[in-house]
Amino acid sequence: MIRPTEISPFRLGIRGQEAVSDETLAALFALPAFRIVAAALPDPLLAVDSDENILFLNAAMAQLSGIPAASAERLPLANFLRRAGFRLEENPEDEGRTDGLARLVSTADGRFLPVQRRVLASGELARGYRLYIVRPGETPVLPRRASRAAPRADAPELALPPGLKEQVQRATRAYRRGVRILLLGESGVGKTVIARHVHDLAAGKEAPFVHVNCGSIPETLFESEMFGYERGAFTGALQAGKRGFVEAARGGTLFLDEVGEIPLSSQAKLLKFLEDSTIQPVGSPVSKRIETTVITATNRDLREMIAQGRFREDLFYRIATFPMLVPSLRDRPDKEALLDALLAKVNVGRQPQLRLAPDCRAALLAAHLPGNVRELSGIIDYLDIVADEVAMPKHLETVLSVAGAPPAVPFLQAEGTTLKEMTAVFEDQVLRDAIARYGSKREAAQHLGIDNATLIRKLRRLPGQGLAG
Ligand SMILES: Nc1ncnc2c1ncn2[C@@H]1O[C@H](COP(=O)(O)OP(=O)(O)OP(=O)(O)O)[C@@H](O)[C@H]1O
Repeated sequence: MIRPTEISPFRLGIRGQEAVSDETLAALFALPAFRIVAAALPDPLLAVDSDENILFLNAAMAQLSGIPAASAERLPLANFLRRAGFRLEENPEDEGRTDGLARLVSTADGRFLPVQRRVLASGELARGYRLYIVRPGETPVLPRRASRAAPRADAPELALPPGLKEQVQRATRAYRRGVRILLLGESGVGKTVIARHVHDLAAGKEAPFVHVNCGSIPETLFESEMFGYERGAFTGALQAGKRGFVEAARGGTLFLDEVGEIPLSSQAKLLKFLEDSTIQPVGSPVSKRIETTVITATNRDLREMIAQGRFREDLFYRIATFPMLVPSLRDRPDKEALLDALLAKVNVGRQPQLRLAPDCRAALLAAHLPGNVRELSGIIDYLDIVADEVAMPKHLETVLSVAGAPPAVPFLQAEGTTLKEMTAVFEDQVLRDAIARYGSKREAAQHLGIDNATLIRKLRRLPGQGLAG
């Protein structure tokens, strides 16, 4: 089998050249032959240019990140990583290496994947072209560090309204005592971000944070995905068996997102784990004890679901020791501070810094955004791409759905926008509109005639609005 390293662009004719221009590299990645081979590689692969803009990503990387190739190309690497929920981290197993080649990418669901970073042009590492190749099959066991990593200097603080800030502090104390937190609020308000924040503060960034989207696990796979299985447990099972999400979260956080979507039969299995902290992988005769802190989140009214017999009351009391409501964007008094925080995020390493013209800022603050902070964040990402230094109202025309107005077909006048991009943005708007109208993703999926997992996958692929969002 061809290994990715064997088809590095060095082999495609650049080897030996002292300096490779942006144009040469771009031409290389545009070569049909290169694209065909790289696209078919089983290992996720991503190439960036000297300005850390994405030149190319293959299908495996698109699948791993949930971001389609057409949307990702030309995106700044930092944006791509953020949208995919990836972080590039130094590999502690390779401490002491000075060439900076060994890195890890940690994914939103808490996996750590080794990355080979190849410098495609000679010259300083920081200015070279790089090819990132992820090898999911070779997941290393990460040593836990004694001391907590210092917060990254370039990571802006999480923007929270005053009341919520105190709630988060209390939740952090609750977490440290092993109390289970239930985050309530509409889709896109920041429940996941808050769960991760509490985890970082209470458990430390190095501890595993396993994000499980309960709505996307088919009922028949719930047990094996959650608790794992032994080798040969069922037809189609991996030879070596598989660790479940619970075990992957050992020593850290198991974040059960969309907990209201868990079918009743699976709720009973989850309840058992929450009661005795033990799991029994499918096909295994023995049970294991797993210490992990569970945080849950939902945009459903669980009490109403209990009254309707769709959610177990005993499970509710097991997960809701510390319930916390995250307000929707329209109810937040700190919209301006939030906007600035989102702007600060895209401005990390950006030259020139992106600013908002006063009327653009006013339009954003007044906008009706049913997708909440996720939608606002997607718009800022879009402005990051289309505006050089000052974002003007004209930049918003195609992405903002004005309060009360039906969703407009976007991008009709946008130059240089492909049909695929327009379709993706339109689809995104339809999905968000349906979620806002029907109150939950499951209901929205039913009305749209797609299954819940497809809707969630599409939303993850398009975390915000806009060209690449
Ligand atoms: N306080 C915040 N500061 C900066 N960015 C935020 C904040 N809250 C949310 N975001 C951004 O909004 C997006 C959506 O947030 P998040 O995924 O946490 O929402 P959620 O409530 O968990 O949504 P869902 O219910 O659909 O899973 C994220 O991409 C995140 O970057």
